[in-house]
Amino acid sequence: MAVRATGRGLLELTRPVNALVAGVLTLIGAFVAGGLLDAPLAAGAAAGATVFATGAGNAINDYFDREIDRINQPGRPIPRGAVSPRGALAFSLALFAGAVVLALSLPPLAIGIAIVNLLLLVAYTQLFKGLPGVGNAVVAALGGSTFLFGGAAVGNVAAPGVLFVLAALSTFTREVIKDVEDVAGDREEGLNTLPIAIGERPALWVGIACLLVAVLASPLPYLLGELGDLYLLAVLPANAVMLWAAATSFRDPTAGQKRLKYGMFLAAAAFVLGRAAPVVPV
Ligand SMILES: CC(C)=CCC/C(C)=C/CC/C(C)=C/CC/C(C)=C/COC[C@H](O)COP(=O)(O)O
Ligand SMILES: CC(C)=CCC/C(C)=C/CC/C(C)=C/CC/C(C)=C/COP(=O)(O)OP(=O)(O)O
Ligand SMILES: [Mg+2]
Repeated sequence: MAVRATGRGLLELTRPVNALVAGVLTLIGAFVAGGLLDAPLAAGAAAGATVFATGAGNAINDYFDREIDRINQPGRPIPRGAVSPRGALAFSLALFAGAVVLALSLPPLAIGIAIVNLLLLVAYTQLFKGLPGVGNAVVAALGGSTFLFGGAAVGNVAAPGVLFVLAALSTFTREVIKDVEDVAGDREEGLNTLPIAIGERPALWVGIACLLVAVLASPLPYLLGELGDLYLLAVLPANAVMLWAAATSFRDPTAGQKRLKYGMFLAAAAFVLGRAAPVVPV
């Protein structure tokens, strides 16, 4: 049966909320780097490239996952017949092209980050997703790199570099919890995720160890003089929510990964507050 792509189906392929959040994180990276107001066009182009790249990455993930999603996610646009596999692939390639065009207007370091990320996004489902911990690390690096990309677009990666590490560590934790949530389906599909390879509780402990490192390192942007007092104040409740979320995931991984996401949003808001209030030299 021929499938005619619907606009709604195509939009859903991009997971628009995640794509927009990734664009906002890029703007936060530029803001923390001190360049949002000095170079608004570059920051905007970087945010646009991130939205396109994330949308493209999500769409190509659905293309490669089209058979698995018939069982796991029958409501996604390809399995429910709203978009054909070829249509999804073509749409993803068009979005990738949009990301490349926008990224090419940026400084060389930002172009380099974009190229590495675009290659990771294309390779993720086929090469990395099935290797225990590796797929999680790739998504963590991609998510964290939004801050770095925003900084590189406006010519300063020092402060966003620390945010990259904090965000990547906490995203790794969340991805492991999401794998614990998905163990039953993933096992049926023969995937070898971290909880399948080493067991659910040990995998959660690996994830929590990463989160602990991130929480202990979270005062660094303040100690390095990059963010002000307000950051320290605001990151405390964010850390508390993230640790509580991780502890919850032993008995309820779905609640745990959702709460961890809220904690991460709070931490992102702390970065903004820490830069918006004047940094007082000690
Ligand atoms: C300790 C400390 C201060 C940590 C910083 C935490 C921080 C600011 C993290 C930012 C990362 C963040 C909020 C990412 C969310 C956006 C995004 C594109 C994530 C990647 O999503 C992949 C995931 O598999 C999609 O899942 P779902 O959200 O369930 O649709
Ligand atoms: C800064 C630039 C140029 C790019 C950054 C791009 C970003 C932020 C990517 C974030 C990570 C992301 C959304 C990757 C897309 C592929 C992916 C992991 C989709 C998740 O798909 P699901 O179907 O939920 O999960 P699995 O397929 O992994 O089971
Ligand atoms: Mg998928």
